Amino acid sequence: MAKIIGLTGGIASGKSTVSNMLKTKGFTIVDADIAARKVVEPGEPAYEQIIEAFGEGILLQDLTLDRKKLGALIFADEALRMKLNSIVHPAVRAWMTREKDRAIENGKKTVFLDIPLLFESRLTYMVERTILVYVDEETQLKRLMARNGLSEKEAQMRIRAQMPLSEKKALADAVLDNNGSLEETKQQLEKIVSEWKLVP
Ligand SMILES: Nc1ncnc2c1ncn2[C@@H]1O[C@H](COP(=O)(O)OP(=O)(O)OP(=O)(O)O)[C@@H](O)[C@H]1O
Repeated sequence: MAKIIGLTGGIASGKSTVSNMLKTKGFTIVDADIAARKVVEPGEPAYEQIIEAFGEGILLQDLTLDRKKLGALIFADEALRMKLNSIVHPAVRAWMTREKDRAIENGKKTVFLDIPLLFESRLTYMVERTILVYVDEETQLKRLMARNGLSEKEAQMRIRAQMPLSEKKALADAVLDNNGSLEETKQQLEKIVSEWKLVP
């Protein structure tokens, strides 16, 4: 039986960093952010549904979705946000399940699902165990400001819009403390991989 592990964290907490470490070890990662882009590509059912709901004004000249416009629309309107989520979320779940099943058919023994909103979206039923990539707020703020070139205030707002990592800590099966060096993070990851007997 293949093992399905959820990988989550918060904005700039180090999910991609850990995900890359896992890939280097030969593990398969199914990424929710990639799924969210794929399912709204022209021709996909969710793409058609979004045009039906939001009109063709939501398209760019090349007929792809105008993500900026869509983002601004749903930011200002809760009902529209829920409408968009009701289209995109099921499609993302189906895409991830398909990719996971494909990996298992290809003989993979462990599949990681990288889902930023694993807890908020109540998707833990999709995985057997969860790993949280954790940083304290100070580190998170510093790294987010540096990576995205944001002011302290802007970075603070993005962090506060999410469930605090301290709350997620209580929900995760394993907490990977990413406040230290990359080497320290790698060592903790190796410990989890060996304790949980995870093989690619
Ligand atoms: N242990 C570390 N030491 C120093 N810098 C780190 C460490 N881990 C991650 N970073 C840096 O912090 C930033 C955030 O990391 P990363 O992009 O992996 O986070 P993420 O959780 O995938 O973010 P998001 O979900 O916002 O895309 C990046 O610039 C990354 O290079």
